[in-house]
Amino acid sequence: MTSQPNPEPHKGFGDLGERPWKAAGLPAHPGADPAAYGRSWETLANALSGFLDALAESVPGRETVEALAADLTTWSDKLKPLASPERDRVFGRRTDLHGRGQSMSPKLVVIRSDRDSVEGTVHFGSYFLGGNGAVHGGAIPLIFDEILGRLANSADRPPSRTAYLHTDFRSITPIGPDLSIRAWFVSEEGRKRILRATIHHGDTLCAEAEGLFVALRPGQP
Ligand SMILES: CCCCCCCCCCCCCCCC(=O)SCCNC(=O)CCNC(=O)[C@H](O)C(C)(C)COP(=O)(O)OP(=O)(O)OC[C@H]1O[C@@H](n2cnc3c(N)ncnc32)[C@H](O)[C@@H]1OP(=O)(O)O
Repeated sequence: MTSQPNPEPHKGFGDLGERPWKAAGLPAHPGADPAAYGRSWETLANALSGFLDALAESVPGRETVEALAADLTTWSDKLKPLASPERDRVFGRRTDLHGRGQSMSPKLVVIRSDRDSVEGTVHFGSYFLGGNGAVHGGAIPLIFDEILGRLANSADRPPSRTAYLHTDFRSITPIGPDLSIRAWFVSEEGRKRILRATIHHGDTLCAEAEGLFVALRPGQP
């Protein structure tokens, strides 16, 4: 598989002209601004996740499938002209909301956090099913990267990226119940930050991970 480098990974405003959202009365940089949409973006993200779970669980009739495909296409067509540079987007950038207002990974609900650790819950809906009631083995590193990455970059630390993420699957991670998730710093030396995390269902350890996060040098994307 070949991939082309993105020529403008963090495209700025210079070539945008008039920003379409201004007409809708939104602030200049709506992305991470809680004032832009208030709770309505969270409602949308929850609806999207709920939809994906419902779709994954359902066996609809052919007519329903065709109607749904048509509805989704209508919405894609409405949204495409509103495409905006990464830094202005809302999806995944609402750090004031549990789940960051996105549906790509399961919602992380933070219960307690400090400079070096975080605890919360995570719930995998049917969208994340691997098989036989167990979460897909790719979705578990996804939530580990989320919690470790957020902790690694917290408390005014300079931004870092995941260099490695090692996951051990200790027992199945069940679809459905709220699971406990915890992450903490192991060490922080120079640019290198090593962190670990666990997911438990009750007293059962489902999975654990270790990640190395390396602080970016100036100019690194
Ligand atoms: C305002 C609103 C914003 C909202 C926004 C919200 C965002 C809310 C966040 C969401 C949370 C998600 C967070 C996801 C975080 C990602 O998932 S990032 C995406 C996945 N990761 C990547 O794409 C990284 C790709 N790799 C790279 O870019 C580069 O390899 C790296 C990681 C920057 C390191 O490259 P480098 O700077 O050239 O590092 P280098 O000098 O070679 O190595 C530095 C040290 O690290 C060690 N090292 C490097 N790689 C490794 C490795 N794989 N194994 C072992 N050691 C290593 C080296 O040996 C070296 O050690 P020393 O010799 O110093 O002891």
